[in-house]
Amino acid sequence: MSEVSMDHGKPMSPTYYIGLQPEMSSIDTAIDSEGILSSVTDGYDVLSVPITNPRFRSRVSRISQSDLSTVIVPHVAPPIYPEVNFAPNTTYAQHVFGLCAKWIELDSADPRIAGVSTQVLKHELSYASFCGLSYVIVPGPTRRNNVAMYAESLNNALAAVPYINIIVHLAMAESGVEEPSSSDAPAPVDSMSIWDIWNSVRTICDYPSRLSVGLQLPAKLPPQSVVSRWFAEPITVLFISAKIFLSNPKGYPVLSKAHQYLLFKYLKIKPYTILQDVREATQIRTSSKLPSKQDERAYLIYMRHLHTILPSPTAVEKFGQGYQDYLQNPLQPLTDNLESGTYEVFEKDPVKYAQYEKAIFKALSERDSNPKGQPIILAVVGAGRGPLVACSLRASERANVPIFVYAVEKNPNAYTYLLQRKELQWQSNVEVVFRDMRTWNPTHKVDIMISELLGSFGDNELSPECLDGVQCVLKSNGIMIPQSYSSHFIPAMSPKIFSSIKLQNKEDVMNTPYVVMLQAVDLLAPEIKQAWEFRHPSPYVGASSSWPTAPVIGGPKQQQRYDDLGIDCSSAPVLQDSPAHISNEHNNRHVKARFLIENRGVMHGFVGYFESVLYGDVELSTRPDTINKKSKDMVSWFPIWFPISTPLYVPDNAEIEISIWRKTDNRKVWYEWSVETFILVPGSGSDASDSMATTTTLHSRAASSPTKRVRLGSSKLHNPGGKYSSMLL
Ligand SMILES: C[S@@+](CC[C@H](N)C(=O)[O-])C[C@H]1O[C@@H](n2cnc3c(N)ncnc32)[C@H](O)[C@@H]1O
Repeated sequence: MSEVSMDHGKPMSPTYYIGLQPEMSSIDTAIDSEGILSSVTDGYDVLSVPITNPRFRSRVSRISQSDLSTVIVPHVAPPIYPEVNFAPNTTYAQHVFGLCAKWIELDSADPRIAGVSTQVLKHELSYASFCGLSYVIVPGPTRRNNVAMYAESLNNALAAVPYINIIVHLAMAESGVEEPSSSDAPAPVDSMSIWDIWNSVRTICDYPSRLSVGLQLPAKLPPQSVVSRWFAEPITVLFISAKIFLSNPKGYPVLSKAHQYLLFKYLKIKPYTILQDVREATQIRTSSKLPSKQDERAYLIYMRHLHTILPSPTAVEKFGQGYQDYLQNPLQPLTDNLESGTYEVFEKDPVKYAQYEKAIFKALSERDSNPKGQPIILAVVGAGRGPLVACSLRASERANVPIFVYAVEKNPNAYTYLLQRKELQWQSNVEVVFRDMRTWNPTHKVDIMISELLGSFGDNELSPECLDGVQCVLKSNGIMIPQSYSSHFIPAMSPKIFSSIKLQNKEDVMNTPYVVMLQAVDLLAPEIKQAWEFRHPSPYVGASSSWPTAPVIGGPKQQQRYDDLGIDCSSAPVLQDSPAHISNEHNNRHVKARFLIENRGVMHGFVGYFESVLYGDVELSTRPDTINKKSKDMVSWFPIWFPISTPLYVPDNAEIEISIWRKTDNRKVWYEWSVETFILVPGSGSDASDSMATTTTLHSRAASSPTKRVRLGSSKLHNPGGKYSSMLL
């Protein structure tokens, strides 16, 4: 079952905005609207302008020294209007990002300096808001130990000025030495430390939707793990100093390949970049104190050029345009009847059907023909609008093997459409059956049974139960396509998905998995792990000769629905509930998997994928690490997100243990999950908090010495008893 259901409009072509942050020296006199507009017409889309000018700084410091209270008490503070860099003008407000004064110290250990700084910030935000600006860029915290103070100050200012958004200007990572060269060398760079500070600010502040990051692109890029961490955060703008550009053989400024790659990735998700230090870099590059405007424009021209050579979006990106991080409830195609438009979306995925056709072709080619040249009997169970019937007929023609196809569908509208297709296209090669597959009793047993009942987590749309119910009509040597499917998972961080789920403000929002095309997400572990697998035909289902003793869950009730619709469904017996029919225990599953976490982060949930063996070596995968090998460009399924209600912070060298259960009570199927976190501490001896858990870590650094596994925290058990579940009846 394809999970992606969307109403597809034409994707809008992205627009990119390049801004300029002029050097301070060039704007120590007030910028008028003409000045701003001329920059914009010079080719820039945005200008980032300091809100106040240096005279304001002198005045604040003069007042601070003489009588701080005049600044601290807002209504006594001097009006700052005469010392701002621009006047209100609605024409250019949308082109200006306000820059907050660089000299304020919101995180100062001196409460008086911190207090004055907060006042200045409030004045600036308030004036920017008055002028109609949407964003103000605020310098990030400088003291690791005073982050709470900094965050409180931002919170205070955001509360005081209601409509403005703050962009916190941050470096991507500490700069410095990568690794210690000797024991007395400086401590190695902690590449996650700045993200860690930001994480605290974001967590402490009460206005997540009005707070984002302005990230400084460094000359030397940090490790990939740091870059992907930032991409899970709300970045509004990337600052690029012209000083990090290289010169090409003709002397024009260019970015290194690594920077280009990062920028391509960034521009796929965010449109804003702001160039800084353009004049200074141009002076150095041209060895001229007074470079021409044309020389300065070389950086802008290069950036525009990069936009024209952006790699084209992948099939999945094109398909999911506009649906990034958008939460959808998983479809329930057994309980609900899908709309034609939903089927149409699935049918747009050429890869899935090509793989099915390949698998059917292979199965037909390898199958001995039936005695007396009888056609091979195929059944497409859950036929929808018939694309797999069409695949089967094409495969039969290519393999030169005659077939007869049953198309079984329980959705009355899809059934009607299947009848039309039979009449117009398929004729006598196909018999269309309106029935729940679990109660179907065909005239002929089936050689090859084909289904597509898969959800984003493989079994989450009840494929195991549906196929168990129809397995009895398969010949004892029959083939089922798919032959198997498995579920896979990995812990992940996504402040964005966490707050979107929370914002729904409904009961049980954290007990439900969501289908979502992931974008602002960082996978926390280096490896995705398999949870479990289902194989078909199932060894747990009664032998095919003993039909109808196979477990048939919900058959009679489903049949009743058809009777209510006044539809005569073949002459199959309506099965009676009996203990032999209702046990579904063999489809319960449980797994506990341990994930090694090298770089600290915050776990907000885990991501689920699936893989499926259709037949032989023909497979499907949604796992990012195997999709290209198994079913490149397949778009039918977005991943599934299992949330946790309280984010769990995990330090470096930690472990996350996820327990997940697939449960059934014979009426419904559901998942329950919980998470535990541990820190690995080098040293021997057992650990009081988890005496069973002393282990030897996989971490390279501590590989030889035993480590204590100290429990850090755990989540609650999510969805106990299956409040959120899929009905079998
Ligand atoms: C998306 S689908 C796949 C449809 C089609 N095979 C395709 O690839 O587009 C699953 C289909 O199975 C049908 N289905 C689900 N459970 C069923 C059951 N127990 N008996 C009959 N049809 C079922 C649903 O109505 C839906 O049409």
